[in-house]
Amino acid sequence: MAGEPVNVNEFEELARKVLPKIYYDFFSGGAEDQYTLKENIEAFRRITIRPRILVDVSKIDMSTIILGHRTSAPIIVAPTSSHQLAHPEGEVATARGAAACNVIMGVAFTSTCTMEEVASSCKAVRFIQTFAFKREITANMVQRAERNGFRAIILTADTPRLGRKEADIKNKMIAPPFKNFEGLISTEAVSDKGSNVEAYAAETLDPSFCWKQTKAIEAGVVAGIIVSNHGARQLDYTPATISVLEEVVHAVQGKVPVLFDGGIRRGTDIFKALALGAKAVLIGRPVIYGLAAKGETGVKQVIDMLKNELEQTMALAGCCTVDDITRSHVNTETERFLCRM
Ligand SMILES: Cc1cc2nc3c(=O)[nH]c(=O)nc-3n(C[C@H](O)[C@H](O)[C@H](O)COP(=O)(O)O)c2cc1C
Ligand SMILES: CCCCC(=O)C(=O)O
Repeated sequence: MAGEPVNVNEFEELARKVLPKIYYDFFSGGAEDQYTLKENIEAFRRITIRPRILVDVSKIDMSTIILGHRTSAPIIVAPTSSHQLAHPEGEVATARGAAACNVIMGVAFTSTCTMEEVASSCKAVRFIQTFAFKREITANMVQRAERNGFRAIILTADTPRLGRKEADIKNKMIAPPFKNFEGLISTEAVSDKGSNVEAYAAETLDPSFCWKQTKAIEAGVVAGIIVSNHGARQLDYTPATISVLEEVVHAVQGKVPVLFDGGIRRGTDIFKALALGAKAVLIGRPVIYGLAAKGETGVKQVIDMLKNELEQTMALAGCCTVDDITRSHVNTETERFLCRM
């Protein structure tokens, strides 16, 4: 690739060049056969856009309100772990990039900077992501989230144990110190066979956590739902997230906003997810690639690229606001050749 990257995929190329192979494999990889990893991307390609033309698109407004927070675009940085493996400034740089773009920053509890460091370094609206950890870890996380101004807790529900990423096993991937666990567990989790990221997970997760233990929905503590397959890193052969979004949106019946992630690489992808009912999308790997390539500046560039592409898509499709993007602006695979009377 010559010159500056012009799209998010070119940032992946840059990241691949600068990162040690073991870390690039960790960030880019998916579980087992990586069927779902490919599908998360491919399924977007099978959806087409039905533009409206001769619409006054002289002003495009991408802003939206997510859980009460106004943001510049329906984009959230997905919580992903281990940012210092991509760049020495880690999640602090990512959060600053998000703040510069006025989008929400999702922080993984398995971050390499602490929640406190991220909170004190930027003004981004921050959500903290947790797994079903053992109880003392969760209690500690909730207290620190309140103290440090995190505005929501994202509970990742698909991880009673960690998915098998075979590249990590082969590479004997070593997890970085996850500083949020300091004082809570031994941060030196080790395994002599394969990836020690799995050893870490096994030490901290509570695999017995299930519906019996939570009445969260009845109690009204679920403010939103994220349709996600964890970037295809957990159970392989689950469907592409974009192919199940609409089904979830129908089931939720507008009771809470439905957010979406998995495979967003273009503004057109964001447009398609919104048309199928998502309130906003989360972006995982592209942000990490931006961080790896250029630190905070790279994160900002990646988010700006996606925003610019969304703006362009909205203009060419005849949508001035995100609320103007409707179900009838896309054709899914099954609809492509149907005649709508
Ligand atoms: C390297 C990497 C680490 C991740 N770490 C976490 C994590 O710690 N917690 C979590 O809930 N999801 C994690 N995810 C999943 C992301 O939140 C998100 O669902 C996924 O990256 C979206 O797909 P995309 O990468 O195609 O945008 C991780 C994803 C990647 C790629
Ligand atoms: C113990 C770290 C978990 C990170 C994670 O969720 C992932 O790599 O997908």
